Amino acid sequence: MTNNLLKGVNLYLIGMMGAGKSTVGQVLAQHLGYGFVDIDTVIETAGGKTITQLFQDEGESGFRQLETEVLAQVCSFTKLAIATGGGIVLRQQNWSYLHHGLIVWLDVPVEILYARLAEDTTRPLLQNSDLQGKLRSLLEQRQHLYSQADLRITVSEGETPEQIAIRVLNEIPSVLKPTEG
Ligand SMILES: Nc1ncnc2c1ncn2[C@@H]1O[C@H](COP(=O)(O)OP(=O)(O)O)[C@@H](O)[C@H]1O
Ligand SMILES: O=C(O)C1=C[C@@H](OP(=O)(O)O)[C@@H](O)[C@H](O)C1
Repeated sequence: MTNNLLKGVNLYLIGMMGAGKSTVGQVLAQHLGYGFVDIDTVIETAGGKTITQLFQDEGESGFRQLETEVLAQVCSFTKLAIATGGGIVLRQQNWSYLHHGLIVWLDVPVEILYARLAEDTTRPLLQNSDLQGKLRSLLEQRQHLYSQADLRITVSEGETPEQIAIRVLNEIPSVLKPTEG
């Protein structure tokens, strides 16, 4: 039903690191018969380096440039669920690409993010002794940007990726833009 209404329009998942953009994005793609793209994975493949190495070698600004370039390319395709990186919202230019599709914010409380990311070593911005404080300050800086999404899904403790994906699918019809309906 929802995939008929969507007419191939891409779904862009935004939100903090650890929010489940990649995990839920894959479930959404399966339900919709869409392809799935993880922008971080494309950046790593294109750059031939891990995100951590890219941050080390090119700095955050070099990474952000690659992120914008990959987003611009991904936008030219349709029928995709796209997991973005948590910082995609920082560049104004990226919003013009994101708005080609429907933007879904997975809004996850810091306590849940912390539990998921406590052992993580793959996210350079989180290699900090005060992980919870870092997550809080990033969310504070970015919340007003995430809230520009078309759809906000507030995730509760214990909700499975499948349950979250179903909630996204159920809410999509209420936010489809008139030209897409
Ligand atoms: N609904 C969920 N419940 C429990 N664990 C989850 C859920 N969604 C994601 N995770 C776990 O949290 C971690 C981060 O998820 P991921 O999809 O990589 O987040 P993101 O792409 O937003 O950074 C992974 O270990 C993943 O298995
Ligand atoms: O929030 C951020 O600035 C970042 C999030 C990461 O992606 P995930 O949100 O998939 O972890 C990755 O792009 C990079 O480490 C920077």
